[in-house]
Amino acid sequence: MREIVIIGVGQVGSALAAQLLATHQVDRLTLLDENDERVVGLQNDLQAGWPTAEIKTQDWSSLHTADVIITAFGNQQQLQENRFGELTVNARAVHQMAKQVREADPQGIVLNLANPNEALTALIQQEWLLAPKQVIGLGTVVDTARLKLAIQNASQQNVHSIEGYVYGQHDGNLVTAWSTVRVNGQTIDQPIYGKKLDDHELTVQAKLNGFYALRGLGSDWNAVVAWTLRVLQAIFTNSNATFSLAVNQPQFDGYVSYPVQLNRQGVGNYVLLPLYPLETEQIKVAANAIQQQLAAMQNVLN
Ligand SMILES: NC(=O)c1ccc[n+]([C@@H]2O[C@H](COP(=O)([O-])OP(=O)(O)OC[C@H]3O[C@@H](n4cnc5c(N)ncnc54)[C@H](O)[C@@H]3O)[C@@H](O)[C@H]2O)c1
Repeated sequence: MREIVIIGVGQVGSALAAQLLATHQVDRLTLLDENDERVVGLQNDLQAGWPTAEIKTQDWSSLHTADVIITAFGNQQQLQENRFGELTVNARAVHQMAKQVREADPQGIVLNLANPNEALTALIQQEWLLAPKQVIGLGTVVDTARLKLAIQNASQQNVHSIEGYVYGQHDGNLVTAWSTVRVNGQTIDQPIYGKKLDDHELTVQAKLNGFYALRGLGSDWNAVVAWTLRVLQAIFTNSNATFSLAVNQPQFDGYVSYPVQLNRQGVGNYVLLPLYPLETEQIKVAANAIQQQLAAMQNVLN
């Protein structure tokens, strides 16, 4: 039995719900949102598409038994106006739900998609009184995918032969750790079949991919949903696959995007790759910016 709760069924949450059903990745799905009509509307729409699916609505007690709780609440309008525009509204949402969540006593994993991703994931862990290992955010998973896509296009190599991670802060201080990047097992300071890649150009191309999605669609929800499905699969299959997620990383005194192995219990091993000293310093800068956002959110709640 794979039981999933989605809190916030706007563009991201509703697309995710449909994809979970379409790919048979959920056995019991609960939809929660402050907008009752939207939840009822989504349930009716999904149920017509998947008549045998078990879909519950507005049942907060489901948080106790859920294997994974996905947080996708927010306000897309405010995000479009400012990349950190949801800081106040999402901090209040986390606080507002805290009593109900604590009473439900979640036993599973919380996967946060909402923004600002790392800081909000930290706030969820604190406000909902959950273990750090239990609370993760999508972090720089999509940013890492964009980096690999740029390398794939520039090198004309298969994406599965490309390794590497973006660390740091989603939508903010991204740290592309070139020390971790390999194409067919070799570092990119070596030519790949005679072609030398330009790391600066690759960084720009990776960012442009996100820029075009936001400019054309106003959001990059398809990429988020696709990668959320892969993260969920790693959890449900206990695979220990590695993703650059928003996790509590004691080396950086709190939440930051960092590669970790994922399994049924949530965060498994941290993937401690030997980074260049400059990269470690850049991750510290990102962690500091995340801590400042967290402090700003805590101020809003005081
Ligand atoms: N991690 C990523 O890469 C990524 C990409 C796209 C969007 N996002 C984030 O995902 C979140 C959702 O985005 P979206 O486009 O679906 O937004 P949206 O505005 O379409 O939907 C947000 C939903 O959350 C609900 N909601 C708001 N406050 C709530 C509360 N207190 N309790 C219950 N429900 C509440 C709203 O009613 C709405 O249905 C945002 O924070 C957005 O920034 C993240």
